[in-house]
Amino acid sequence: MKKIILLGYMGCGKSTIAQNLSKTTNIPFLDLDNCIEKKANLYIKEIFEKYGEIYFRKLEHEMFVELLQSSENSIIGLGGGTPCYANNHELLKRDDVVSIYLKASIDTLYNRLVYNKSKRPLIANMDEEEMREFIAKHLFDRSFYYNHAQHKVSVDDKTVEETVRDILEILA
Ligand SMILES: Nc1ncnc2c1ncn2[C@@H]1O[C@H](COP(=O)(O)OP(=O)(O)O)[C@@H](O)[C@H]1O
Ligand SMILES: O=C(O)C1=C[C@@H](OP(=O)(O)O)[C@@H](O)[C@H](O)C1
Ligand SMILES: [Mg+2]
Repeated sequence: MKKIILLGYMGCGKSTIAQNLSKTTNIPFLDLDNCIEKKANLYIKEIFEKYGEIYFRKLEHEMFVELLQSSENSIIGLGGGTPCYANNHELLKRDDVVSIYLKASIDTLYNRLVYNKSKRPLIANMDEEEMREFIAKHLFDRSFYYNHAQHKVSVDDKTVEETVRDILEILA
């Protein structure tokens, strides 16, 4: 059974696109962050505040491995940092996985995140200028890991429906 894995930087649309792709395909959808929140009974922000990022990365790795172990077909939306820790990027190459990098430009990410940062502890307290600078550097550092995906879809200037269509072409 195949897992369809969506990855990419915060705000590229992993959670939104995974949910919409699920509606179109009738394949169940799981958001890695939601699964972690349910298991820990805490919001991501609270896990960062109470236990720190390193502990979050441990939970994230364990949950990613757990989701991959199930025999069900599923669409999995990762967190933005998932491929960049604990050698998770190596799991993107597995035969039972279709991994897709939703690639967005700095401008797209900035425009989507500037009003949607409060639940994202890495950027929640940044002012606008600081955030733009951070996204640019961080995206550059993380691209190495994102580029381990089997497929890449550019999401700039596309509607949700257009991105879903591009993914369906990959899956066809
Ligand atoms: N074309 C689009 N595709 C995906 N998300 C979009 C699009 N246009 C606007 N958005 C918004 O951008 C945000 C993307 O956030 P989210 O899906 O949580 O991304 P991620 O899970 O990658 O961090 C959402 O608020 C969504 O409504
Ligand atoms: O990029 C990251 O390191 C993170 C991205 C978040 O997920 P989204 O990419 O869905 O916002 C969430 O996992 C956590 O706040 C850390
Ligand atoms: Mg998400």
